[in-house]
Amino acid sequence: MKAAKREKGDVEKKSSKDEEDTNGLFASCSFSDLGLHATLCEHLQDKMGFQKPTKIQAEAIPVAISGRHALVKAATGTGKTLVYLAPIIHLLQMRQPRIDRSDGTFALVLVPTRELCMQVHGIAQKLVHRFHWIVPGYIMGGENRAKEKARLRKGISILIATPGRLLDHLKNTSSFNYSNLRWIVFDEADMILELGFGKALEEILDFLGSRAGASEQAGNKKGDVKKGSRQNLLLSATLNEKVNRLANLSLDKPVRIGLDENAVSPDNEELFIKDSVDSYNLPDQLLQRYVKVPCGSRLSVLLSILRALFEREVSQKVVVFLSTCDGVDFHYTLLNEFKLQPETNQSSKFLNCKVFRLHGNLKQEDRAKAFQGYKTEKSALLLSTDVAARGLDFPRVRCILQYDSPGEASEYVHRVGRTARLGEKGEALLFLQPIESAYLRDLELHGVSLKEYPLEKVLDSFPLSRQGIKNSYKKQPVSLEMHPWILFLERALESFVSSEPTMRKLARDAFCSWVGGYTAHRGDLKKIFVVKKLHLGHVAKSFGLKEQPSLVGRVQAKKRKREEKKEKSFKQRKVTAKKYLSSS
Ligand SMILES: Nc1ncnc2c1ncn2[C@@H]1O[C@H](COP(=O)(O)OP(=O)(O)OP(=O)(O)O)[C@@H](O)[C@H]1O
Repeated sequence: MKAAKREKGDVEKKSSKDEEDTNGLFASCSFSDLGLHATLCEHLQDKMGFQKPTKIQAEAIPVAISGRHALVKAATGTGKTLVYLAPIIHLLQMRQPRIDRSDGTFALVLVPTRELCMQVHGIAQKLVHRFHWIVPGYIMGGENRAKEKARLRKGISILIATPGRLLDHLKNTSSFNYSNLRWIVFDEADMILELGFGKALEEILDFLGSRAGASEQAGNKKGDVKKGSRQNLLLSATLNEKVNRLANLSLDKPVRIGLDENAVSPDNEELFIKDSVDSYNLPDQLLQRYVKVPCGSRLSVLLSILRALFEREVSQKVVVFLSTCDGVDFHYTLLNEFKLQPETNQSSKFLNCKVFRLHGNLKQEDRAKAFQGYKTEKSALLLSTDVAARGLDFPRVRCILQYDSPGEASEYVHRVGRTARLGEKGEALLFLQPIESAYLRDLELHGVSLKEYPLEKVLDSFPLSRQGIKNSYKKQPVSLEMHPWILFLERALESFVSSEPTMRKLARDAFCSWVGGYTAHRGDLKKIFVVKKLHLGHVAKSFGLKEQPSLVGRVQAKKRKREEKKEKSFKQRKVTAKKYLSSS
C-alpha cells in the first residue's frame, strides 16, 4: 500500500470533505487528469490530503502548464495558490538535466504582504518535498538583507517576494541570478497595486526584461535574461479594471479565467477587464450580517458580541478587523487586561480566550510570532489591520468581525474571505453606525447583501442578575444605549481606562488615529463616511474615554516630534560629514 501515513490530523477531515463536495467546489477529474506529474499528484493526495482539484484548479492548471499567460479570478479560499505553484513545480521537476541552485531563480511570486510571503513559501516547501533539487525561498521587508543576499547567492529556484525588497535586491545584490527566469506570478495583483507598488512593479519588470514589447530591456543590468519562454500569471479574488495597466505591461495574449463574459472586452486587446462596477463571488455558505451600533456604544457591543461568541463555542477562532495600528494595540491590551469589577463577583478576564494582534508597526519577529501562533491555535482571537485581509489561510476561522468598516467593496470581500474557506462554515459581521447605512447599498451594487444581526437577543442573553442589575427593563423595550448590560459595561470600561495611565494613553492614541483613518476614505465612500457627521465625544466613548482628547494638541505634538527628529538626523549627518572630511 502507498504511504498512507497522514502528516496532519486535519488531512483526514479534508479528504472526507472533498469526497462529499456539498458545495460543488471540486472538479470531477483528478490531479493527474490535469497533466501533473504522478509523484506530485501522489504527494498532493497522500501527504497534503488534496483528493481532487477544485474547479478553478481544474480550469487553470492545464493553461498554466501549456505555457500561456493568464489572468485568474476566483473566490477567496478556492485554492488559487496551487493554480500557479503546482504547474511551476511540475515543469521544473521535468527539466533535464536537473536544475541546480547555481541556475538561480526560475520562478518569481510577488505578493503584497510579509505574512502571505511566508505562507506561500510554506506551501511551496511542502510541494517540493519529493523534489529536493527545487529550492523555494523568500525575501521580504523587515528581514535581514545580508542573510537574504547570502541565500540569493546560493540560489533560490522559486522565489517568493514582496515588491519593495525584491527591487532592493535587483538593484543591490549582484549575485542574484535571474537569467533563467521563466515565470512571474502576481498573487493578489490588485492589492499590490493598491499598496502603491505600481511604479516599483514597472521597475521590476524592466529589470527582469519582462515588460511586454520591450526589445532589449532598458535598465536590466544583467542583460543576459533568456527571453521568449516567459510566462506571467496574475491572480486575485477581486481582479478589476485597476489591474489593466499591469496586465498590459506584463501579459501577452492572456487566457482569462473566472472573469465573466461581460467583464472582458474581446475586441480591445489592451482592455483586459472593463467592469465599472465589479460583482464579486462569495462563498455560498458564508453567513453575512451587519449590526448598526451608535458610536458611543461600539466598544461595549463589540465586547458583548465577542463574549457571546466564545461562550457559544469555547473552541473557535475569530478575527476582528480594525482600521489602525493604534486601534489594534488599544483593543489588544484592553482585551488582555480588562476584568469586570469585583462587585460582580467575577475577577477573571472578560474574554476567556487567547488574543493575538497583527499590524504593520510591530517588529518583524512579533509579526511572525503572531502569524504562526494564531495559525496553530485551536481557539483564539486575532485583532488585525488589513495586513491580514489578503490571502492568509488561517485554519478553522469561524467568524470575521469588521469593527471598523473596510474601504472598497473588494476589501470587504477579502476580509470576509478569511472564513468559509473551501466549503467550511463561516460567518461575517459588519459594524456600521446608523449614519453609515448607505455602505450597505454600496455593497449591494457589488452583489453583496447582508442580513441584520439580532443584537438585542444577544445582549438580553447576558445573565444580568450576576451583575447585580435589576432586569425589570425587559418589561418594556429600551434603546441600545439604555440597555442595562450596555450601561453597566460602559461604566466598567470607562473606569478601567481612566484608572490605568497606560490604557489612557493607548486609548487617546487610538482615538486620534481612528479619526485620521475615518477621513482617509476615498472616492464615493467619502460621502458615506463623513467625519463632520461624527460626534467626537461619542467616538472618545468608544475608546473608553470620558472626555474627547484634543486632536489639535496631538497634531501639533506629532509635528514637533517630526521636526525634532529631522533636526537630530540633520545634526548627525553634519557630524558624520565633518568626520569624513577631516579624515580624508
Ligand atoms: N484541491 C484541494 N483540495 C483540498 N484542499 C485544498 C485544495 N486546494 C487548496 N486547498 C486548501 O484550500 C485552502 C485555500 O487555498 P488558497 O489559500 O490557495 O486559496 P485562495 O483562493 O488563494 O484564497 P484567497 O483568495 O483568500 O487568497 C488552503 O488551506 C489549501 O491548503
